[in-house]
Amino acid sequence: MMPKSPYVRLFSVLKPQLPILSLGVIAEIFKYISTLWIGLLGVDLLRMARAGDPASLLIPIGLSILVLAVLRGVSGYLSPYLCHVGAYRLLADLRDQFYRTIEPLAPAVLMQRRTGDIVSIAGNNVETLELFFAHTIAPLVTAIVIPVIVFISLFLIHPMVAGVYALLTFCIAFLPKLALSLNDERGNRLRELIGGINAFLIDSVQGIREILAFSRSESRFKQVMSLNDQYQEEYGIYVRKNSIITASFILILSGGVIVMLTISSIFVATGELDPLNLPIVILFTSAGFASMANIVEISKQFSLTFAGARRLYELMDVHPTVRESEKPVHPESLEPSLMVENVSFRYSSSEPLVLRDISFTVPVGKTVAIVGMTGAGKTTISHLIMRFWDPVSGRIMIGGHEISSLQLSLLRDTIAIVTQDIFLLNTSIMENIRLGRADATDEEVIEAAQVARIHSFVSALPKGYQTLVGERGVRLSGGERQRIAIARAVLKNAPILILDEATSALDTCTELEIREALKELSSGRTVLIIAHRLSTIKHADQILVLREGTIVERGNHDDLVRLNGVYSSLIKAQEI
Ligand SMILES: Nc1ncnc2c1ncn2[C@@H]1O[C@H](COP(=O)(O)OP(=O)(O)OP(=O)(O)O)[C@@H](O)[C@H]1O
Repeated sequence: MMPKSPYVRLFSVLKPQLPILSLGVIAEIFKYISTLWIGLLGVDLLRMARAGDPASLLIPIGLSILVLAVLRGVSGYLSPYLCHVGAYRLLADLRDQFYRTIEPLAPAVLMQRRTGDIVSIAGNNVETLELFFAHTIAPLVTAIVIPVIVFISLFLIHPMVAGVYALLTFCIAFLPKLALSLNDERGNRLRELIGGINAFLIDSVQGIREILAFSRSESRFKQVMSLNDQYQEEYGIYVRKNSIITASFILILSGGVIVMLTISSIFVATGELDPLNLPIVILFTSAGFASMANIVEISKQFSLTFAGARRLYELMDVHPTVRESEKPVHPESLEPSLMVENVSFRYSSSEPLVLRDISFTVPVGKTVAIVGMTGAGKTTISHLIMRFWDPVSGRIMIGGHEISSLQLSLLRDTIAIVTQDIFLLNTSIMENIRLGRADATDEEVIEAAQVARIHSFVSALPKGYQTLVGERGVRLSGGERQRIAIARAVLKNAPILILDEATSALDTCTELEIREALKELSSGRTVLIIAHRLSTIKHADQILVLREGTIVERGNHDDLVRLNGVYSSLIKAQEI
């Protein structure tokens, strides 16, 4: 099925806020109607004065004008208020929908996109839709309803006057379309450029250490200036084209009022029109044009707004590479045994296989280690077990169930993983460890920290467990971050444990301590260790040696040393 255009989709999300937005629209229309009404009452006063009617009628008409003026003020307040309340609720819904949709895309799809670009879509692009929800819907409906009322009223006064008004209205109605077609492509380009600038800036801030260390500040600065220049140039063209719309509108508007006045005056002169209808024609025509002025003004932003919506929906429409099973199995208990059977995998169809026909099992409570040269595919195996990606062929089973048939949450609850690339949230140490299990008490967090040998370090900090770790944990050393990650895994207490280079950032002394702790943690659990340091996996029940995506040797430490192959040469290399 063809995806719907962003315009249609923006209208379709309005539904939940339709009542409040409709009230906003009614208030906006009433504002115009009350203006017309006041004008009509004013003309009535003139007519009565001319006919010499009794002055007693002045009071009720004067009071009506007063009441209408107050109501006009109230509707002038209510219309933007209600539209903004509706708009901000819709933006909140949209953000919620956005995060829910992109969650299953992680990390397979999101890793291919720049963070700044995603931030720009979730932030700026969603925010610009406020213009559509709060400032477009009410003016759009008003710009249709009021000209129709004006046309009917003018038609009752004189059909020819109404005809000329309809012609002018038609020309004005064409302007929003012109605004969109003049800048449609440019809107996309501007959104892309701003996404690119955001991505570049975020990249520069995150990589500031490397940029300074390699004296790249000047060249990064030049790059950002060049992106900025491109943006300014495009924006200049965008503004120039929009000015054409403003100029056309002013031309039609001023010319239109003069034309209407001239035509009406001619009819007055020929006696076809009562002179008292002249102010009515001018009043109605001006109100009709004014009701369209907002939409013409806003239409200049349409290309940017719709480009934002297009980019938002483009990301939301990406099919997750890993999908939740439609009919997941719900085993009463899941035996923590792991089986990888003939698994092959590539990160994208244009890339070569990074894993070829991998098979191994990790029985309940046993430890299997994967070793191999860098880039051999060790971490990729852990990605597949966690279902961050799915294999191209072959299958992975836990407790006899294919992992694709299990609920993702069950699968991920069954496994605790400590990766080489540890991400700490910018919050306290306590909360970072608690990520392992949301309902853990402070005491349980501290116990986990003790097992991970981080407790004494944390306790010595002035704010202890409430110390903030900084963005991405920058205030902690690599080894400290790694121990926090281990504490998280301890707290999670999952039956399957994946340790991917889990002790790589530790000094030899701490590593020995941690190894003891991990041994304690591993007992009774099914463990998969991915390691560079062979000293950490000597005691594994089975060791798999991976080279270029294929298992080339398997056995325990002694078997592999005796084999005198790849493993034994790795051992020798590390002894040096
Ligand atoms: N997200 C990705 N997209 C494309 N290719 C990737 C991605 N992640 C890893 N690769 C490639 O897949 C191959 C295996 O990578 P993997 O990280 O599994 O190796 P590894 O054995 O764990 O290496 P190391 O010991 O250096 O961590 C490498 O060639 C790597 O470049």
